[in-house]
Amino acid sequence: MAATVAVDNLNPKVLKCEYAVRGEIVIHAQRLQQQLLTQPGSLPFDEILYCNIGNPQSLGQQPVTFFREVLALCDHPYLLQREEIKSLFSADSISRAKQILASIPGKATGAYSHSQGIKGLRDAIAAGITSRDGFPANADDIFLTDGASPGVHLMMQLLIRNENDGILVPIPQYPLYSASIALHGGTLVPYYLNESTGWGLEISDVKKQLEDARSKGIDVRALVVINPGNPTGQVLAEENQYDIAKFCKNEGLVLLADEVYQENIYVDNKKFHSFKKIVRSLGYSEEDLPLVSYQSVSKGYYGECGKRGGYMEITGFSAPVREQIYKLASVNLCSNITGQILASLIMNPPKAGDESYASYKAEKDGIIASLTRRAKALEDAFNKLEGITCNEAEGAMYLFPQIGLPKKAIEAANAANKAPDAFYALRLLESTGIVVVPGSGFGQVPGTWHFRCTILPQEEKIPAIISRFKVFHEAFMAEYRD
Ligand SMILES: Cc1ncc(COP(=O)(O)O)c(CN[C@@H]2CONC2=O)c1O
Repeated sequence: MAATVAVDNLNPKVLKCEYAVRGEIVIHAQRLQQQLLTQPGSLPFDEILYCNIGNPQSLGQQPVTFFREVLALCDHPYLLQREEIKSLFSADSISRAKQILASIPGKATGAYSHSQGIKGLRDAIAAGITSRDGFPANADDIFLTDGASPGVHLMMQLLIRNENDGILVPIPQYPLYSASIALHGGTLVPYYLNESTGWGLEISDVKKQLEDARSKGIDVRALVVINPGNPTGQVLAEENQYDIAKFCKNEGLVLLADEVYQENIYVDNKKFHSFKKIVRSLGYSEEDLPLVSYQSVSKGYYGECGKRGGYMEITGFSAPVREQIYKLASVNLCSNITGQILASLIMNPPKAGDESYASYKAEKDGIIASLTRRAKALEDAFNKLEGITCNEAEGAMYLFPQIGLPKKAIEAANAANKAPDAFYALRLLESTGIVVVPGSGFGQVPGTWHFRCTILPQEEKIPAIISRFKVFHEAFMAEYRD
């Protein structure tokens, strides 16, 4: 008998889960891309410009040479025996590769590792965290993961028992969180970021949401903070961070600190402070506050999304709970070794005096400077468009402008059975080939409409994107003017 798998007999948690970053707009874009291949000239544009996903290297960003030299040598150790290697790779890449291989049992990147990741790499990451924060980090607190995503799923799996367990999540949020909470059968407890204050968060608002959830019988387990923010691009003020840490301690919440954009800071008046540093600066010890800090090789100036590297640093959990976390990690055996090596490299890049330092720093500074220029150019362009207001992208990789849509446009969207910002994004795609993600995919204050656009297309393409956007937007607003 044929298997009777149908949508109506699948896990309802899967059906409830959504992930807009690769949702309907992107799927439609891929169809149009196929049409451009099979029917050139059939659309009013000649290429699709993917501004929907923080995937720098898919849009031309080059990987950092030092990181790739080390990865290549680790994956093919035979090269290290060849004399000519010295004319192809830097001395510090060669020595770093040797050092890493020596820390891998069997010197084999093709072997399973410890379920938390290779100890020598975790030592290097702990040293990098210690140097970044000025407070000690411990290799045993680090779990290397295939990007930050699996680490988020692991903590949701650990904390959520049923729909009465809630997780405080910022709105707008990166939809990994809403998707993971749905998949694990929990309840998302929203706290709204304040667009008028540059996406800051007011602890009083968070407390109100917490108390409201508790009054409904929800056991709120944790608070998620994304800093720098996705999709909102703000960098939290240090004072705000202290408030958040104190709030979580006072309310008995696990603090889940998503810090994957910690190297993406574009403004001089903000600095990245890890929540580990904030918590320790408050004098909180392990017993005071359970904290999970996430890092990834997908962002920063490295943008190595496809290598699937990252870690979660867990502190403030009891030994029996840590054993459960380890057990969960061990079910998947280990994360991929390339990602593990890369995670250790981004936390321990070349230092002044190393042979690769000058070229490494030039590559890093060049990428960050270009991202800064692109963010500013797009932000200024959006703010010049009728009905659009766009907060400054202080960090991360996105702009999240609000669009004041005319009533007629909203009526047309409703008639098409689409959220107004999804209607706008679809029309933008069909007119220009530009792919953005509707704000409804991230959550927003009811009655407001946004879209998220990355700052990632190569710099030479930004003027064309801006002019295409302008032409489309002016025509759209004219078509639906009240
Ligand atoms: C805030 C945040 N956390 C975690 C992740 C997961 O990254 P990795 O699993 O690759 O480490 C992303 C990815 N950013 C998505 C992917 O690209 N655009 C986005 O909004 C993210 O933006």
